[in-house]
Amino acid sequence: MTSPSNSGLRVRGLSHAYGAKQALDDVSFDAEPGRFTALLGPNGAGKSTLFALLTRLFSAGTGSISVGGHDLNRAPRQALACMGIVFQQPTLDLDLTVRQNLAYFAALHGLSGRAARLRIDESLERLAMGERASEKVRALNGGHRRRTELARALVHSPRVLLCDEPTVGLDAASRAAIVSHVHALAAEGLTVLWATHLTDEVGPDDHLIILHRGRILRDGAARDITEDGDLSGTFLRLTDSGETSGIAGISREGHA
Ligand SMILES: Nc1ncnc2c1ncn2[C@@H]1O[C@H](COP(=O)(O)OP(=O)(O)OP(=O)(O)O)[C@@H](O)[C@H]1O
Repeated sequence: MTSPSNSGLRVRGLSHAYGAKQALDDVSFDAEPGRFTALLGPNGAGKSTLFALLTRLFSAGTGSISVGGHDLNRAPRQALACMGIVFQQPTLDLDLTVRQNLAYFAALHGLSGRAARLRIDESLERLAMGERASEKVRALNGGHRRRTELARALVHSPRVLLCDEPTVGLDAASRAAIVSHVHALAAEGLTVLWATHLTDEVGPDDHLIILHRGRILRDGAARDITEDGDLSGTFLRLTDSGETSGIAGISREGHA
């Protein structure tokens, strides 16, 4: 059984080094159901390393990760089944239709027949992609391709959606549409962890984690972290100054 308090994503004491390079240093945070959690960090902050650990591409040397109440090390199959993932690099098959891309993924998750069709339709509708189900991915613009990947990530009804900078390379309108869709998914109860280096993708009501040089500088409500109503300025000040500690004194949600 999973209690509501641990049904999202829980990370404790996570570290990772590439040789002598410490990419993540004792990272702990929670991402909760029904909330859009933005993981904001400049290039090299450690976002992709964190995602590689969350998705088990790398195994964690130290620390623990729990997804939907399942420990990623002890119960990897259950933990991974709770996750939907959109990686930074697109992974769609361009010569298949939107629906075929989702159907293939549904089959990998053991869904077939009517159940698969229903889940595919529902996932596409949630991303306003239902009308494009029969189009080849190659014919879609960048924004619609990313929406297809998001729909695909939802096809097995995950509890936790991980997105690693999914708006990179998109124009402003496509970015805004995707950010808005994913906020709506969070509002429906999904746990969302959204990595980005763009402050305009973070809303004042979002949960915000600022990562820099492998360490968490801030963790709390975006509106509480933002100084003078200017998140972009706050982010620049924090990361330009090279602050790597000093969480005390500002909003930080407690960890068990
Ligand atoms: N394979 C590797 N070998 C050595 N160092 C690495 C390797 N991969 C990443 N790093 C270093 O680890 C740190 C974290 O990198 P990571 O890619 O996780 O950051 P990021 O926040 O995802 O950055 P970006 O936004 O540029 O993708 C950086 O200093 C990077 O140079």
